[in-house]
Amino acid sequence: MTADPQHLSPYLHFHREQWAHLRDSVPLSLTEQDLIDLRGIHDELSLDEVRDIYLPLSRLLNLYVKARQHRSKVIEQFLGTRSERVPYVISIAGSVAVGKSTTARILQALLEHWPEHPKVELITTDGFLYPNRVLEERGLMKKKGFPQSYDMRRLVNFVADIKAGKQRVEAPIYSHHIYDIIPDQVKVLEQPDILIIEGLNVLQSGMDYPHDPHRVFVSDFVDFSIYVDADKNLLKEWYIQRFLRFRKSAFSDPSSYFHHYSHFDEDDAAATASRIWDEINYPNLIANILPTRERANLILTKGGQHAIEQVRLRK
Ligand SMILES: Nc1ncnc2c1ncn2[C@@H]1O[C@H](COP(=O)(O)OP(=O)(O)OP(=O)(O)O)[C@@H](O)[C@H]1O
Ligand SMILES: CC(C)(CO)[C@@H](O)C(=O)NCCC(=O)O
Repeated sequence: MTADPQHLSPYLHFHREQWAHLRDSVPLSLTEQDLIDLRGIHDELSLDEVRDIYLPLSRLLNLYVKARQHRSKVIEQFLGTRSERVPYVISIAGSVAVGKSTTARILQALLEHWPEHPKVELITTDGFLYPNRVLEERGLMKKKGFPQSYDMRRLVNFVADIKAGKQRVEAPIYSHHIYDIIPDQVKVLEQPDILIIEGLNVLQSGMDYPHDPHRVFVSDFVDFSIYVDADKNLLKEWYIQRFLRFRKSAFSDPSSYFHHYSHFDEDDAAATASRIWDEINYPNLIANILPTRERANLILTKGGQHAIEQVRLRK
């Protein structure tokens, strides 16, 4: 841990090696099969990364969850009541293509191993985008991911219901394949021990929504927030790489919204991805996502190959 020279930073700063050191006391040993299962999440996920970064992080989160569970028991004891089991909510924010959903899936797999919270659910805020029909009506098809493209009130109600301990809560589902909300399909959540909610907008507040001001934010219902950060050049590279990979896999299916891209040669596809990045995702990052970074409890900064180089933890 580096001492903060000005004592002004609200964060403790750790270099990769310092953070990795904290794994020494992780009492959780993963079996060979667990590691193979994690590999299933992402074939390029390095196991060094799991050991050095995500294991210490899962230990930290386990301590936070246990502290929260303890606090709830204290309140119950004081009131002499038994309250509903309330999920611990972890949010993950960051740019398009920074690896939010991959980070969320790794954490889900690791957190499920702890006996105190075996049921870990995962939700993406993509499901709270307005359907294309509404976006088209409002001229927002090229603004997907911007604040106006989300039904923020519905998202806030969703997390509020989760934190109210409701026994059954439904979330809409977005499909990258049809590039739209899937009609008549929902994800049902039944009181998980932990809910991880990932999306570029989870740290946004009312001032990010001047077109639809609201006073209750997702962050009001989040127990611990994470921002995944990386240099803008890396982000663009990862976005283009992912697009090229999709071109060979998902886009080749005729039912894919982007099927026409599968006929592009590699250079044309890369140029298209580069343009989408420059016109939509990068301006959104600068205007609406990056300014929320310092609201997070934890900031993970990635370098090349998605390796986390720095961890900042709010004091
Ligand atoms: N830890 C990692 N190691 C290697 N590659 C990774 C890692 N995390 C993410 N990636 C790759 O980076 C790209 C972006 O990852 P991912 O789809 O998880 O991002 P995202 O932030 O959830 O994106 P979006 O906002 O578009 O949903 C993908 O191609 C993914 O395979
Ligand atoms: C669905 C979002 C907004 C966030 O995951 C993003 O993946 C997206 O579709 N952005 C719009 C431009 C693009 O197709 O990348």
